[in-house]
Amino acid sequence: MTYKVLVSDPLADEGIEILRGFCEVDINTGLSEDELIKIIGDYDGLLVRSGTEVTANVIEAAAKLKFIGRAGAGVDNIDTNAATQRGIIVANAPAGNTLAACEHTLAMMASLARKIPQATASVKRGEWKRSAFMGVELNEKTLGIVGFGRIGQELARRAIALDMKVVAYDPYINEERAKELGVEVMTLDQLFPVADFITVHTPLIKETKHLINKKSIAVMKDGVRIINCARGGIINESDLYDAIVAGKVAGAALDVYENEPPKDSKIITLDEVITTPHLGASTVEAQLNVAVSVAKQCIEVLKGGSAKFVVNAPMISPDQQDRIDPYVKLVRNMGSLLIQLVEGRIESVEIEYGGKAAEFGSGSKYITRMALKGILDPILQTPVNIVNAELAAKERGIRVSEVITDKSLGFTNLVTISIKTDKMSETVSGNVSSPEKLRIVKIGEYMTDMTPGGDVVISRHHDVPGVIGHFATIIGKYGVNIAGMQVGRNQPGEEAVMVLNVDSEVPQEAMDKILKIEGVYTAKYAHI
Ligand SMILES: NC(=O)c1ccc[n+]([C@@H]2O[C@H](COP(=O)([O-])OP(=O)(O)OC[C@H]3O[C@@H](n4cnc5c(N)ncnc54)[C@H](O)[C@@H]3O)[C@@H](O)[C@H]2O)c1
Ligand SMILES: O=C(O)[C@H](O)COP(=O)(O)O
Repeated sequence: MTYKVLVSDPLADEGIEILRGFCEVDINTGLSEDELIKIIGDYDGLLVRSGTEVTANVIEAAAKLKFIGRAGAGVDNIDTNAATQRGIIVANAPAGNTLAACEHTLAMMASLARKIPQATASVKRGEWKRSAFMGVELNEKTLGIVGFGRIGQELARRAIALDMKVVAYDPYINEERAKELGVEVMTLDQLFPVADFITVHTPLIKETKHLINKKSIAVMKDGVRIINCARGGIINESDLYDAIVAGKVAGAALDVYENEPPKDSKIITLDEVITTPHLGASTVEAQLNVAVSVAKQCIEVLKGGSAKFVVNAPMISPDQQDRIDPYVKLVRNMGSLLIQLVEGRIESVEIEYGGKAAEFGSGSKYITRMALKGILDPILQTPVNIVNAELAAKERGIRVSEVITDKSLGFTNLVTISIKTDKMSETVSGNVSSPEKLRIVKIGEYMTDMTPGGDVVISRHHDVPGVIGHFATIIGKYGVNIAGMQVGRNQPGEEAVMVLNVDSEVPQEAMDKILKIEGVYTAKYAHI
């Protein structure tokens, strides 16, 4: 099968070459939403930067789309919720442009301090106004970094090397890391009044929208300088404009804007404001990094695998991936078996991790989603995957819970999936004794040793002579060969569970006859 990928923003050649080694690639940049909607239905993958708005309408029209790759960090131009709903993997290249954005911020800070862009323009106009461009030094000034992630931290190291004092605010800050770097951690209320330069490095989210506004500017130092190389919208441009005009803020350096391009924005008209057209990531090195990263991730996903930096699914490391792969296979099959055993509307799914399986940490979220895939795939129209599994369950009112326990019935690890419907409950437990040896070890109350795959009949019956013989006779009459049989019971003469591995599908007519055998309470054929 030949896959088709659309590249709708400028991407470095190295990434395109990698893609072309695997699939057809069309490069079509500068498309409007309507133009994109018209063509997106043909594509399996879409690679963008910040120039393409991947809206819910685009995603709705993208019938074949499996992957959206962002050659960069911010995914605010992609409707990730709409993508999640459709099971489309969205991935970015978060670290590929960190240094580029950090160095751009430094360049903007120095230019702002020394009015380099204004002075350049003046000289080019034929002027020689040395006193008009008096600057300030960075040395011993306090830099306030809001958002101490990848870029914020790289910037801190460099600013400290310039003998600046660095203070930072981030609600999720790694205090240890900040201390190592020599950065003082502060609240926003503490940071605003002490910083000579304030630079923002957060994503644009509800909590950071207009984080710098009239109120916050009011408590800042007089003559503060403000830099935004993160996202337009973190700063309220109109409030910043007023504060510069009023002389409260000495100047601002902006790489990003509330609207891009900022055609009608009055802020860019001010002499005190220096600007670049969203160039933070625009270095040869960064563009190569991000293009290669998303191209490789796209290929992995189209091959049926996962991507390294998925933004709409739980992240797991490559090491963890190897460890959890056998469990993923086991729980998918257990889920598939369970959904064939139960009747009624599913109310809840509980997944219990016991013994060594309790040590997966964040990996359990991944396994849980794959169990949900096993359960939901057979009953839903839209394919369920690592991205939309939890949402698909939630949309159907299914409560999903994870339980971590040290109990494992004597197995080194044990994963138990329990489904409750409005009619019944059923539970299946499985164990991985080696990556190749996956077993279902318990069904309901009964121990078993079943390979989770193939065709199987599972019954609950009264443990009296004749029932199993009768059962086997019916199956034989329909030409179905029995490959293996196990019976589990707690007490002789009471209820027993039988797992019958068969070599082919058992016709419904045979199952109806089996259900009429005296002493058979339930009998289900399942293909896993
Ligand atoms: N101008 C450009 O071309 C360019 C290039 C690269 C990245 N960026 C943007 O820069 C920003 C930072 O990128 P990064 O790679 O450092 O991201 P990151 O995820 O490594 O760091 C973001 C940090 O913001 C913090 N944060 C979240 N909510 C916050 C809040 N309410 N207040 C303060 N901090 C908060 C997070 O805890 C995190 O540490 C992003 O918006 C990204 O899109 C812009
Ligand atoms: O979030 C990012 O990675 C930057 O904003 C870069 O955007 P760009 O890839 O459009 O230059």
